[in-house]
Amino acid sequence: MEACSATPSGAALRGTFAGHRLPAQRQAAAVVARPACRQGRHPLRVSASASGDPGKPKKDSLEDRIASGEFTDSGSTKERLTRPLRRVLAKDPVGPGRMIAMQLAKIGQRWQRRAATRMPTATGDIREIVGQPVFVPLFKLYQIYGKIFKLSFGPKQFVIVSDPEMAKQILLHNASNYSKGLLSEILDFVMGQGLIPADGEVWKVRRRAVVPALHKKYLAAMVNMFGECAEHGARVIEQSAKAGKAVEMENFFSRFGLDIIGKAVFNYDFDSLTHDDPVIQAVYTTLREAEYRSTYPIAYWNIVPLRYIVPRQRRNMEALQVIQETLNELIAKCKQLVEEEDEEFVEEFLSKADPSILHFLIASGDDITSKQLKDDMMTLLIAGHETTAAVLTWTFHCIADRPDVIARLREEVDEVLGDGRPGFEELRSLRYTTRVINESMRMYPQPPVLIRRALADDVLGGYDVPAGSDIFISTWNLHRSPELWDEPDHFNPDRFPVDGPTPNEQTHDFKYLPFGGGRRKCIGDQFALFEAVTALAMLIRRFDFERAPDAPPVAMTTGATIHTTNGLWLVPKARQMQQEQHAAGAGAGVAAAAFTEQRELALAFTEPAKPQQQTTATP
Ligand code: HEM
Repeated sequence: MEACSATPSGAALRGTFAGHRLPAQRQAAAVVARPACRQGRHPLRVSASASGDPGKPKKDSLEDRIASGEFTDSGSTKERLTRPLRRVLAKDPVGPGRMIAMQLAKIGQRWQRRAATRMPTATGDIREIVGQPVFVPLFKLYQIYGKIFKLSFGPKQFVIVSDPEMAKQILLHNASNYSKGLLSEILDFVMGQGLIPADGEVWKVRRRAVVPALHKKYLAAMVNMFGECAEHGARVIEQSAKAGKAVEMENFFSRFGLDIIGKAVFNYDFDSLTHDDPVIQAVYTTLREAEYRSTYPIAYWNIVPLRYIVPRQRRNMEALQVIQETLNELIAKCKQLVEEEDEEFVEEFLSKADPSILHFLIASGDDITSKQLKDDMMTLLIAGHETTAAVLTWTFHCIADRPDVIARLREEVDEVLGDGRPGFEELRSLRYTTRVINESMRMYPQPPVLIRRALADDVLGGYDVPAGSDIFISTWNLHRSPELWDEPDHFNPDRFPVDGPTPNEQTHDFKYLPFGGGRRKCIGDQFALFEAVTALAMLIRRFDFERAPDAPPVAMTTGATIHTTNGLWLVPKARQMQQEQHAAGAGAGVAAAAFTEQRELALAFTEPAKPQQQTTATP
């Protein structure tokens, strides 16, 4: 998930800007008539409707209200507060009052000058911005307040950064001055001191231990496994194609991603594409809890008794227990295997029987009893699963109505892969396919916001950023900025030329951050790109995908990654020209997939779900 998952999003805005919906009553209270005050720190309120129903409050659009200056704290508050006094004193016919007023005016000018160098500040009442993915209002505010601004809600403040140079300073040049801050607090219950939330010495030591596990021989073994999993996935989709049923692609890719990461990280076959079991359920319960905590306004779960009283917290604790026990078993099994193998640990060590990261770490001498090892396993499981699933989901959304892109994809895939699976060389040749993924990650970055906390004072874009500031680098804003990209809302894989280098933060000088940048950059970037390209290539060559008739509109919801609100429902049909070829090959002997009826995990359907309320249309 957010962040790599772990994410971000509303997380940090707990209590201020969280992406949850308000109960109707509280929402109504938030929109009562407001005095005709255009600026200042008033709670956001909208005036009664001008349309003839004076009793009915009307909500202006966020854009109108930003433009009206409603969020703006401009100038010096002290100057504003002393202004009436100055006016009274200035009317003093005798003289001393006028002199004091003059002095006050001079001081006021000083205050104003100082205020002019303060970071732009958007102030408001959180309640007016809830109900949409948090990065959406941040984009609107960015268009008004610019590259860096403070978002203030009562005592809470966040610095929103949407500028490549400042992102570079935070992530690269002055990276040691920034910790994961709020993110670590939110993810502690599930990742502990795993690589994503960890900071300082723990992070340094673990990064050094884990990164070597993803070496070239390991990646080659994984690429082979991606092909097998994609074939398995294609067989599952074929069932729906034959039955004429739509597939909820987000769910499909989530399961596909889980199966892959289970094998890659600890050699565990979830086989979630074809069945459900308590471990799979436990993983999803935990993931959803992490997202829930990242957007819920009050951290009530920190009150220990509530963890036992509130049903969802009890369920979460049970799920964590199941995962911990499974991890303990896997670690014990792996340890036994390492002892039996008795192989010398060399650079690029890879066990044929078990090429997983866990095996590498145990063989390298990692302490198998340590909580740290489990934290890292959990982190990799989450980091490597939902991110890739989200990238594939949004890629299929982007190309669903683009026959031009699909035609070019197929031309390349047919030529490079034919009917086979990709290896390293083939993946390198699937250049247009890779660009499609690169462009999908520009339009829908996972996670859409990176979270940091300043450890010491810094200066960003000429503004002071004091120690302790919570910072959101909005990748979404960087990737969608009209100042940085031509037609940023248009899906155009050709913006990254096929004969050029694979785009990343370095080729694009930090305006493109699909995997972050600097020392905390994603360690699974190549792994993830290979996985996504393999899945896209192998599915697109076998199936046509059409949007399901009557499916709810595809909308975005805040989570660790960007989720769809009601799923992405596509109807697969066997690609005409290859239908016979595949029927004789991979399609034969497919076991019918058994899926649970559970709404959250249901895979195939004929009647699309009705749209829920909270939808933010995809731009
Ligand atoms: C398309 C899929 C993926 C995307 C979009 C993605 C994105 C990211 C991003 C943006 C970061 C930086 C977060 C920050 O700076 O706050 C990150 C970090 C990380 N990612 Fe990924 N990731 C993906 C897949 C993976 C995979 C497959 C793995 C593991 C096998 C992985 C493991 C990690 C880890 C461990 C970190 C933390 C690194 C550190 O802090 O030292 N990610 N990822």
